[in-house]
Amino acid sequence: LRGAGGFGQEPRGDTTEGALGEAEGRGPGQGVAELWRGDSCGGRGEGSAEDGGHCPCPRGPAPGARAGSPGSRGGGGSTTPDYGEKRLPQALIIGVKKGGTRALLEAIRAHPDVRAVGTEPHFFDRNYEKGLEWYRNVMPKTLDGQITMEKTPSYFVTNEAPRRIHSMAKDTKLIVVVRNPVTRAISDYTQTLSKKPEIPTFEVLAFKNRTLGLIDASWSAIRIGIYALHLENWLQYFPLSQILFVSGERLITDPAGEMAKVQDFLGLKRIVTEKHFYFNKTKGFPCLKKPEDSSAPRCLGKSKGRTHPKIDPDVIHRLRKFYKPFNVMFYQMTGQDFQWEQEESDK
Ligand SMILES: Nc1ncnc2c1ncn2[C@@H]1O[C@H](COP(=O)(O)OS(=O)(=O)O)[C@@H](OP(=O)(O)O)[C@H]1O
Repeated sequence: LRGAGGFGQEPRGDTTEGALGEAEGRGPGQGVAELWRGDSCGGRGEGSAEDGGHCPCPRGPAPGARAGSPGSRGGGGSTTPDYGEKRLPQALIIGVKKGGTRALLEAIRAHPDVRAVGTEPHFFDRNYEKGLEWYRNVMPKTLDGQITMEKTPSYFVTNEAPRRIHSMAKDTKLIVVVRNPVTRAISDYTQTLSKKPEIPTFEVLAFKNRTLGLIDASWSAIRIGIYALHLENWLQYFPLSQILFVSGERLITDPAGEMAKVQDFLGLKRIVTEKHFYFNKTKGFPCLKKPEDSSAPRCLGKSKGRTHPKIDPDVIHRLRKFYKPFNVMFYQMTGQDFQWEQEESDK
């Protein structure tokens, strides 16, 4: 597979969400809590446009939570309790960019036995030289039995990430949210376009030579979607059984179903179920219902679920053809058929 592309390292620019490295100067650990408790909590039910996440409202203890007892949230969701200890993560959402990683993280952190960093730490790609103690400090405090998590979607395409994560803890559980690579590429482009409206069209960027139909696989929007290529790198370090592949499509159509798999994989009781979700017609996506404490329902922010530009159907067709062999290889490697070939439209 290496020979199929020979692609280089993922460029640093064009990131996903506000990263922890970009919120420096706040002191270790503080940045996360601050960002998470930003002042966008006016009951709008959404985070700010670019925070990528939910409204960072602090939450009180959930009814029935056994405060202080092992395995309980004991103080609730996103706030940082002043007890417990900071631990390195036991599970990571490593990708893929624009796959639905924020939706997954927000859903899993509704589980009382999961605590997660709100912002992307980018430790295994950009901040590795800061060391494991820096990384540990970024984490929320947990009680015994609680799982610490973070999500940084660029890990999946970072050559060094598997080795680095393996050297932190070889039993780290890895979660990858995958989405039809054609739609993912358009979503990625849409995000860049929202920040740099002057960039060329998707159709222009997608080709090295459009007349010859030569796809530009060095463009990160396209390269990230060659999942089989990246997965090969991870399988050098981790057995397949340690990696869970979540369908980004089903995370939207059946969030509770996907969350059942995630909880099983993490060895958690199935606590996040249908009851936690409702479909918000205005947003056009599932949102988290009013949590059991006093905070409001939460949809993801405006940077999630953007309207994609209309792409020339011929370009879509060519991209589908380009990805097909890689998708098939990915299905074979994972033993899962994500059925991207069967989709009629791309959004
Ligand atoms: N519940 C819910 N609400 C809103 N959006 C949802 C949800 N579930 C999945 N998605 C899809 O998530 C896409 C963004 O993916 P990521 O969160 O991985 O993006 S990022 O890489 O962190 O920037 C985002 O992509 P776009 O629609 O292209 O904006 C969504 O389609």
